[in-house]
Amino acid sequence: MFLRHLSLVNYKNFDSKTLEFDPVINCLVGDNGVGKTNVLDAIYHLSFGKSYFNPVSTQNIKHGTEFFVVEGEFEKENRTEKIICSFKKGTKKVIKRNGKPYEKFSEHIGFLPLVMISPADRDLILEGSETRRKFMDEVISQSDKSYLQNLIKYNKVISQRNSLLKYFVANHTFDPNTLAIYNEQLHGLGTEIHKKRVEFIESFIPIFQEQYQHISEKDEQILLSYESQLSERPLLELLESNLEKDRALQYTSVGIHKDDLGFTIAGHPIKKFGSQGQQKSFLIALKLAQFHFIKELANTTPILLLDDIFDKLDEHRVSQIVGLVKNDNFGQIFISDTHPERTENVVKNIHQSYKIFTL
Ligand SMILES: Nc1ncnc2c1ncn2[C@@H]1O[C@H](COP(=O)(O)OP(=O)(O)OP(=O)(O)O)[C@@H](O)[C@H]1O
Repeated sequence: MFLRHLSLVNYKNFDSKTLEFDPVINCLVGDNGVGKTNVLDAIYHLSFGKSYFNPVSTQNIKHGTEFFVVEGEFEKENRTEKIICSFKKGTKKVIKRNGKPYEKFSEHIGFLPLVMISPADRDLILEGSETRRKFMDEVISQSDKSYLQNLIKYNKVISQRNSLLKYFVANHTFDPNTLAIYNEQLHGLGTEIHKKRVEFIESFIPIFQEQYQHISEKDEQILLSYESQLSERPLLELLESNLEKDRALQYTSVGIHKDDLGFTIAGHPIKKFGSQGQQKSFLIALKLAQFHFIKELANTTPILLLDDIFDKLDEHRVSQIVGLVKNDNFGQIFISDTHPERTENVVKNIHQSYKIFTL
C-alpha cells in the first residue's frame, strides 16, 4: 500500500498544495516552519481522521479561512482508494472513501495502517496515563475493529454513569437499579477490552525488547508492563466496592479508563531515571515495535512517517530504519528534515527509488 497523490486546501499553513509521491521513499526538506510536519500530519489525517499533533479541528484550518480539505489517492491491493477528509467550521468532519462518506470514523481506522515517529512522542514518557492508553488503543484498533467499537461504547457508558452520579448528588437522591445496569454494561465491555490489552501486551513486549536491544546495542534492562486494576479483581466487584467513593467524587474511579503502561529501566521509572538517550531509544523502540506489530497483524506494511527524525537519531540509525522498506515492495516512508544533503545521503545509500520535495 502506498500514497500516490496528496492535495491540501487551507490545511494549516497551506492555501493549496499538491504532491505526487514516490511509492517507496519521500523526503520533505526545508527550513523550520515551512510546513514539513504539516504535510505528514495531513497524511496522518487521511489514516486516522484527525491530527497527530492538534486534536482541535478548527485549529487545523488555515488562519483566516473557514474549512480545510485533505485528499489522498492510495494504491492498495491493486486498487486506487481515494480518501477525502474535510472540515468546515460549525459542522461535522467528513471522511469519504471513493466518494462515499463514512457514517462512523471508526470504520475507517485500520484501513490505511500508518505509524508516525515524531519528537512529540516524548509525551508518552512525560505525560499522564491517558497518552499511554491512547498509544495502546491506537495500535490495537488498527488491527481489531471490535476493540475500537467496544472502547467507544465503554466511554459512552462511563460518561452516562458519571452524569448519574452527579445527578444523585445534585438532587439528593440515589437509584441503585439504573446504576446496576451501567455497572453490568461496563463490566462486559471493560472485561473484553482488558482481555485484548493483556493479549496485546504479551505479544508486543518481545517485539519491543528486540527493537530496543537493536537500537541501544547494549544489555539494558528495560521493561514494559501493563498496569490495570482489572488484573486484580473483576470490574463488577471493583465498581461495587468503590461505590461510596464514586458517589463522593461524582465520577467513576475504577475501570479500564484508569489503566496505564509502566516503562522502567533497571527496575526504575524511565521518566525519572532514564538518560535522554535511553528515553529516546525507548520511544523509538516503542514506535518501531508498533510498526512491526501492525505489519504482522494487518498483513499490510504500514506507511511510516518520520518527523524530524535526526532530532532523535544519528545517520546510521536513520539508515537502519529507512532500510525497513528495503525488502518490501509495499512499504512507503516519509521523512522530514531541515538538511537536504543529510537526507539525500541517507536515502541514496538505500538503493531504492526516492523523491525529495523542497518546501
Ligand atoms: N491553522 C494554521 N493556519 C496557518 N498556519 C498554521 C496553522 N497551524 C500551523 N501553522 C503554521 O505552520 C507552520 C509550522 O509548520 P510545520 O510544523 O509543518 O513546520 P516544519 O517545516 O515541520 O518546521 P520544523 O523544521 O521547525 O519542524 C508554522 O509557521 C505555523 O504557524
